[in-house]
Amino acid sequence: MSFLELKNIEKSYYLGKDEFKVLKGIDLSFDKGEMVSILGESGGGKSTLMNIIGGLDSKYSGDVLLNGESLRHDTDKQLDEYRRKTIGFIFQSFNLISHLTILDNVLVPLEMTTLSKKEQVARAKELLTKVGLQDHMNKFPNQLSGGQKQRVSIARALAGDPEMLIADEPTGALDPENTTEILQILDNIAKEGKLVLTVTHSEKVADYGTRVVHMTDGKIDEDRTLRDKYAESKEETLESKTLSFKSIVKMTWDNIKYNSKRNLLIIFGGLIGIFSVVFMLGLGNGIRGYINHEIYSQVNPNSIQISHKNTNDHSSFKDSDVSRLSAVKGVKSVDKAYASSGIQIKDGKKSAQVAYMTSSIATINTDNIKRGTTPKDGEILITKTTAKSFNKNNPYSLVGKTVQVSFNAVKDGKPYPITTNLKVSGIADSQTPISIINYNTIGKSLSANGIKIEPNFLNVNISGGVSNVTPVQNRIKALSADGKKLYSIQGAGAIVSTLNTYINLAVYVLAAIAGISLLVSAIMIIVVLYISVAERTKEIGILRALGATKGNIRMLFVSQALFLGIFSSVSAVVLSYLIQLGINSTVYGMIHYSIIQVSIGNAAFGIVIAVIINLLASILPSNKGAKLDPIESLSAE
Ligand SMILES: Nc1ncnc2c1ncn2[C@@H]1O[C@H](COP(=O)(O)OP(=O)(O)OP(=O)(O)O)[C@@H](O)[C@H]1O
Repeated sequence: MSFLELKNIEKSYYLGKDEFKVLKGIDLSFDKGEMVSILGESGGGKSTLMNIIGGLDSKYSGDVLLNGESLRHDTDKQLDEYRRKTIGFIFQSFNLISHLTILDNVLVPLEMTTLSKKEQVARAKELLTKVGLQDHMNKFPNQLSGGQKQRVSIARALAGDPEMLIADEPTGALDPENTTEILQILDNIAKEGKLVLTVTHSEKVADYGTRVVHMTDGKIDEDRTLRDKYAESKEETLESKTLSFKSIVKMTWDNIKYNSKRNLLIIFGGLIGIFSVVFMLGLGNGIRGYINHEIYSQVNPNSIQISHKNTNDHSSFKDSDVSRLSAVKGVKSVDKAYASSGIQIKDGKKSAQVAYMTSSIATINTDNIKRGTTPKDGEILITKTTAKSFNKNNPYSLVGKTVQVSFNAVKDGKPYPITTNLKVSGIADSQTPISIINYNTIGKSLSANGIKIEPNFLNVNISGGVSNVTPVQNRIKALSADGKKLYSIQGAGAIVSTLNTYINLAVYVLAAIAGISLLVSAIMIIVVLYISVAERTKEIGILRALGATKGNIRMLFVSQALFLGIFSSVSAVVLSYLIQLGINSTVYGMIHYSIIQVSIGNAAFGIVIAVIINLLASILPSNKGAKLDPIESLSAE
């Protein structure tokens, strides 16, 4: 049984409906240790036959048998493995990968073996030394002469330790001296017991082989043995595997470095989009935080006031209301409270009007009490503005003084004026025209006038942080009796949560507008990857000839998109933090607040979204690359 047998191989190309027969029944068999020269006129079908033998073309009729096993029914993946393990290609135009060094070019097929990295490098160096290139390993292909390039391609063809070498016009681009040297190397390879098939136009080159096969018009018209074949090699060849993700990433990285200027521009384009989104979100956090901080420094957000839903209902609150509200989840306590409007405070001849007086001490943020304390029995807390009405230059001197306080109550359904003397317990720096006394004090002032105090609103204290305010408010708003909602709510928390909703809305709209630039960068990535596929078409053909799978090629472009996405988003995040640092340190002097607050979540969002967009953008171009026909790719200019 021969090592390789061709049985009645026929191949036609079709131009529209016209059949163009190139191979018209080829029967040949080859053994290891032979150096066979395939001679023939131009257009005679030599390369077509080599592509079939090399497993690059499976659209033919007849059969190719390797050690008696047919390649006919092999799947794409089996043919990839066949090329990796069995075939080494040497091309007339060398077909080296231009952005890889000589050493890295030879390493490509070695990365498709099970050798360790160290063994791969050692073997690549050994092969390059064998072809006389030990001093040129770190050069790029364009830094070598034609003869040197062909030696690299021989070293590469031998790297995966194939059983058969297919050399299509290996000396076509070389001078006579180099031609002889290359033919000697090929003869040595045959001597090592491998099968060497050399396609040539030159009788002189053909005479170098152990056998000459002549093709005319798609048929074999001569098969001549020139000398004895060499003994075939019985050695085990290297185990093969597909390219690892790590090897593909390394190739991508080399390619990105090779085209560094273009890739930097693309990264910069992506960076602008991601930066805009991340920065907008950070600015939103800052503005929302700043507004909340400003409001909460005035009032306590966890204290909310409950009034009747029906604004015409002036009835007082009952104990049943207190227990109903106390039962709501998240409510810490419910205080009966009393409020009155149109207050007059008098100190001797001077007087001040205060819009509103309330017993809900909890509403005041104690940090804002600049002098004194919260009001105890018989005391009142007033604002700095009110105190200034009595002593413009030294408003705090009012603390501890007794003032006359008048307000309106209701007795027998009619307004009833109440006047009482109260001690100023403290002065608060509040923007709201309010004064605060405790519920007991109001109760006593009313009972002194024969009126029993009844709460005209309730103060609900919410447990936990500010984030609990909205859910508790919603539960309270939902309380109903006889199908009617019972309560409405006032309090800073209500305003702040509405405000936050508007701020969030504005931030998301702005971030979405900034996100349009992400769309532009996605289109940019698609275009760049398509250009990359076009530019690397030949490389794709070479990799496929060396045994890379369609999946490997797809991954080559997906990993390029991944790299660009990671670089642009990480640099966008770094830039956001740098600009945040700059702006915050400038603005802090004015507002004592960090107005830009890019969170870890915002940064992670930026990176994840960039990676997702780039991966999506890579789908079409990477598929195009993977589906390219290896033979057409190899002939790409
Ligand atoms: N993809 C294709 N579509 C149509 N015709 C093709 C295709 N590839 C090759 N041919 C034709 O098939 C014939 C054989 O081509 P092939 O390249 O195998 O010849 P060759 O013997 O290697 O020629 P040369 O020595 O000039 O390289 C030629 O006439 C060529 O035009």
